[in-house]
Amino acid sequence: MITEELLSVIPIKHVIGQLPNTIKDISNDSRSVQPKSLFVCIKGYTVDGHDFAQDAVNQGATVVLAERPLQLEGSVAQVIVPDTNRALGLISAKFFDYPSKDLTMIGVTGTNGKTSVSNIIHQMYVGLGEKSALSGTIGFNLNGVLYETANTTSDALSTQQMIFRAKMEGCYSMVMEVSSHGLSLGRLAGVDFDVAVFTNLTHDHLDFHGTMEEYGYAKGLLFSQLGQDLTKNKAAVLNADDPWSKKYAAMTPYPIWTYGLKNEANFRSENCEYKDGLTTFDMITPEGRFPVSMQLLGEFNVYNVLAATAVLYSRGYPIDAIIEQIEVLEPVRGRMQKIKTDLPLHIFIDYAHTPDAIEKAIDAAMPYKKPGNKLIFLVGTGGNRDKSKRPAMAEKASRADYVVLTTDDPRFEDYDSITGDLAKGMLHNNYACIGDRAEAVRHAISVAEPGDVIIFAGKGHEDYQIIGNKKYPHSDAEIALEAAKLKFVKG
Ligand SMILES: CC(=O)N[C@H]1[C@@H](OP(=O)(O)OP(=O)(O)OC[C@H]2O[C@@H](n3ccc(=O)[nH]c3=O)[C@H](O)[C@@H]2O)O[C@H](CO)[C@@H](O)[C@@H]1O[C@H](C)C(=O)N[C@@H](C)C(=O)N[C@H](CCC(=O)O)C(=O)O
Ligand SMILES: Nc1ncnc2c1ncn2[C@@H]1O[C@H](COP(=O)(O)OP(=O)(O)OP(=O)(O)O)[C@@H](O)[C@H]1O
Repeated sequence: MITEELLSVIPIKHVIGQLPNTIKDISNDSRSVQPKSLFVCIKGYTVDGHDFAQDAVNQGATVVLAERPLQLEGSVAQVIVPDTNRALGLISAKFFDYPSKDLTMIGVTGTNGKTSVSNIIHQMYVGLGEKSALSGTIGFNLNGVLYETANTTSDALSTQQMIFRAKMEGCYSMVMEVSSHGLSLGRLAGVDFDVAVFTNLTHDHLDFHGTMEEYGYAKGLLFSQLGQDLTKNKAAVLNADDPWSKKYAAMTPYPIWTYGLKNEANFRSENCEYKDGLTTFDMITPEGRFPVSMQLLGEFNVYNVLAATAVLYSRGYPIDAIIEQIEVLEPVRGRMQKIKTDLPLHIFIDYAHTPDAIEKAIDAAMPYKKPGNKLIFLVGTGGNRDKSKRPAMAEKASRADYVVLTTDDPRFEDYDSITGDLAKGMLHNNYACIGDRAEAVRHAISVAEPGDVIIFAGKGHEDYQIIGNKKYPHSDAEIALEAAKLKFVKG
């Protein structure tokens, strides 16, 4: 791309050296710089990209975008800007020629349910015969191939790259999980969303946002990002049972579609029943009442499916075609996923790591618990992240007959500090604190008896644990099944 054209979209303080005529690539990571590319120095939390500018030049970068002049050796021009993070968003969108304009872009935000709702919308699009891409916590899914992502919402450059790849692969739509971090840190700059979806807002991430008020407003940025061009066919899909929805409705001029179980809404459900591994309910829609049966478990998934239905309906798909898709939805990986096993236990793998999600996960498992059996709940939380939610998580977990308090990604924090904070919220004494997660999983199995229900929460689809700054292989399901076979299968 012509360098001047690329740089025309950002405010520049001054340029040092001679700019090359063209730029072949953009990078914000010195480890993946291509020759003749532009390197953007981003100040991170742990490291500062400015410190890697020389590495980038050694790798072949011909332009460095920085917030201050740097001492660099080699043939390189420096472009000094007030805010490199902001500049990265703007030039990334320009470099890939604003690819989101050519796709139907769906953004899903909320404390819990982003992965689930995005995945359900994606499955529905594919089932309806549309090529669709999906990005979020589980990765970037492009035509069935899953690429790893570092974050729920990737940095601005990766975001634009993913949308561009989806466009080049001929995708019709792209469904994106939108985190509050992503919105606050400008990772979504230049993404032209067509539908913005809100699941719910409950306690999480207060280490980053400070207060629930700030956290809520960060989520609201997605709705203002829909823009003001009323010639466009856009919409917001809001949870009628969450008080924040009223505020988000006021942040956009586009049509609002609501869903919920309690309050008046465009999409509602009645007569929900959970049995024999199926969830059944009547869906009340603008076109009448429809009986629905699905494999996804729990009331929270009724909310998630109602949200996804509202999205597809707002895009003009007929309600009966959408309901056909609900009937064939596959469970979302690691979200109240029941492990198929002949062992005499009901084992669920779940990703709950907030107080609200724990409550919802326990609700979803309750129909499996028969009189005389126990519900065992194992829950861990991450080290060096929001500590204030820990007692509230354990308080919710106390509904289980036996609770195992452990860690998910302890990072640099001591096991005892994490499990000790959790224990402060326990409402009964039937619990154990075991920081080593593998040992904690084995302990949960050791106290189980035939017929018991066990939920392993907090790791979901993840097949690793982050201890210190290293990733170690870890699978709750594998460890649990191995321990349960030893215990329950004789000989
Ligand atoms: C605290 C935080 O948000 N950190 C994010 C941050 O990392 P960081 O500040 O440590 O800095 P860095 O990105 O590693 O380094 C700064 C710059 O130097 C560059 N660099 C670095 C090393 C090197 O050798 N060469 C080099 O050029 C990097 O490419 C980067 O441009 O920038 C990285 C790249 O964008 C993110 O992956 C990383 O997210 C970490 C993994 C993270 O855990 N973030 C959490 C808090 C987060 O964002 N979570 C949300 C919400 C999830 C949810 O809803 O539950 C999410 O969207 O994931
Ligand atoms: N609509 C919902 N309301 C409340 N809890 C939910 C909802 N959907 C899912 N959950 C619970 O929250 C957990 C996480 O779900 P999911 O991964 O879909 O949320 P998320 O918002 O993507 O979270 P994260 O960003 O941390 O990945 C699930 O395993 C389940 O226990």
